[in-house]
Amino acid sequence: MTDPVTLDGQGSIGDFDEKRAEAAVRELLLAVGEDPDREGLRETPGRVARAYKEILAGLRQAPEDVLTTTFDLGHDEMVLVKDIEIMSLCEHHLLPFHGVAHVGYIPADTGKITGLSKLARLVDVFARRPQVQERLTTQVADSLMSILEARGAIVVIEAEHMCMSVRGIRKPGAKTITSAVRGQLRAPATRAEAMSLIMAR
Ligand SMILES: Nc1nc2c(ncn2[C@@H]2O[C@H](COP(=O)(O)OP(=O)(O)OP(=O)(O)O)[C@@H](O)[C@H]2O)c(=O)[nH]1
Ligand SMILES: [Zn+2]
Repeated sequence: MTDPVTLDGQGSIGDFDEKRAEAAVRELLLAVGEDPDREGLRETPGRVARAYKEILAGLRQAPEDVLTTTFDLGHDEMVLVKDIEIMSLCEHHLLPFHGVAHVGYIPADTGKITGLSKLARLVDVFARRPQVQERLTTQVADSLMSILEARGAIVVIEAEHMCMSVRGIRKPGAKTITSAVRGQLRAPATRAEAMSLIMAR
């Protein structure tokens, strides 16, 4: 058993129970009137269980485990990685939402900087959980502030929710944009600079 990760406001969690997930998918197939033993569906519960294990892998990862590599570059101005593709699972319908995240921070006075790929890894840790877009956005910003001791952070996420496209209101193409801005990036001029870099195509 892996060490349970304590999730902010989401309790703590143990191992992924593949057998249980498989049984649940089989039950769902029965509930919709399908025959889980017919040729095409026989392997489906196992496949779906493995797919969820992968899509929800962030439940067993902690942000401090990915923001590990730090360099002392003495760079004390904004670092921004934009257009990081994200795929997450809306916790209301367990349907995907996908889009891009833009992540920026102003390093600590000490010039403590992380690897650029680690910013994308951080987004993934939180995206690969049952989520709402607002919480995903704030968790990334708050991690940059607490783990990197950043002086400022900005996270903007633009995403399309399948629960709004393929069912219910059925509005494909509608984008939801959320932002979280912390510390020195809240100052109007710095915030405006970050937003213009994010919006530039
Ligand atoms: N704020 C927020 N809402 C979300 C997110 N993902 C899905 N939702 C919304 O969650 C709401 C759930 O509303 P309910 O009325 O309980 O569920 P529902 O009957 O399936 O709602 P409809 O989608 O309107 O048919 C819906 O309005 C969804 O659009 C998210 O990331 N953030
Ligand atoms: Zn939803």
